[in-house]
Amino acid sequence: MAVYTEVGTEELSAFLDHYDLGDLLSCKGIAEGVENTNFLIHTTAGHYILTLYEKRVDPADLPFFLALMEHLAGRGLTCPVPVKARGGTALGTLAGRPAAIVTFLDGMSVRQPAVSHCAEVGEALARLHLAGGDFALQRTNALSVAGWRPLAKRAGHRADTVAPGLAALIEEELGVLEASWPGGLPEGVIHADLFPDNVFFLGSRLSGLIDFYFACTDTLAYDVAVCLNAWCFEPDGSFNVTKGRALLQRYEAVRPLSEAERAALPLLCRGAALRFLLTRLVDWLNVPPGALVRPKNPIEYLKKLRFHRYASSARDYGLAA
Ligand SMILES: Nc1ncnc2c1ncn2[C@@H]1O[C@H](COP(=O)(O)OP(=O)(O)OP(=O)(O)O)[C@@H](O)[C@H]1O
Ligand SMILES: N[C@@H](CCO)C(=O)O
Repeated sequence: MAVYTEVGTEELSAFLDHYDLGDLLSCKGIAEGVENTNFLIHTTAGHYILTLYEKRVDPADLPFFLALMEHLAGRGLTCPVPVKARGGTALGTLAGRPAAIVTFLDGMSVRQPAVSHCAEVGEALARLHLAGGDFALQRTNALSVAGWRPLAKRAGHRADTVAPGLAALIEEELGVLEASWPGGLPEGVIHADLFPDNVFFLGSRLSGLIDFYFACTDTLAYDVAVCLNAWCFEPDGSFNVTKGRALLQRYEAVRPLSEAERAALPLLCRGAALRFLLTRLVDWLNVPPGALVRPKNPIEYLKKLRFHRYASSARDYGLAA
């Protein structure tokens, strides 16, 4: 469930009066997603997604996210486009929350990505990186290496209740990654959360990318590392090098990686795995009483992290020498 804030029909109709979207025909809460409240709204003008931004999103970041979607769509990327109210702004307030309406994208996410899906996502990620090249706004990645120790502190020794020895392993990883986190690699706009649930397909072709609410300015190859983690492991925890190769080859067909980016890939993957292990761990250990949202399993990322600890070069991810 991800309807944290209920909205009455009258309140919604009054909100829609600020837009050129015709009359409201229906509004349904969307169960998927854990961060924000999402509704599918149907008006006489078509279908749209209404998002009410919940407490984990800093309202100061919303202009970045909304302008980014508009920018990327303007560069030909299929992503939601914020709809502007008659006053010219896309960001409004509804039920006491910051709120925006974006265009509806056709398609469905895949639960078990095949090699062909990994290839499609590699290409789309590279296109996103190129399209973001001239985006004027900046946003620091709060969940990069400097943000991981504070998360580890929040988990503390309770990490060991999830897996014996986990607190020590995290401490060791933090030491390695803080000392050797790659700097000086090409930077730009990254999605930072391009997981299978944020990518839509129509048949076998990728039809759109959603959920830009972790997007930020950071190392482009780190985004590749996030995708290798999210798309190329099997349910048993093993890395599927055929999927990795497909993702990387199609990425490189659009944006070739430099030697330095290739060399950094194992460390970037290790950092990305730690990032999702830590955020999942903190959520897992802090489920509010009565919460309806089930936290995601941190152990999945512990297994992935173990793989990256033994990876020695980009070849382990499927890149040719
Ligand atoms: N533009 C869109 N077009 C069609 N469906 C959408 C769109 N945006 C969101 N959705 C639907 O709403 C669901 C939740 O969206 P989203 O992933 O942005 O939510 P969230 O709360 O930020 O979730 P999380 O960060 O956990 O992925 C999606 O899985 C999708 O079904
Ligand atoms: N993609 C994240 C959730 C936040 O969007 C995860 O799977 O841990």
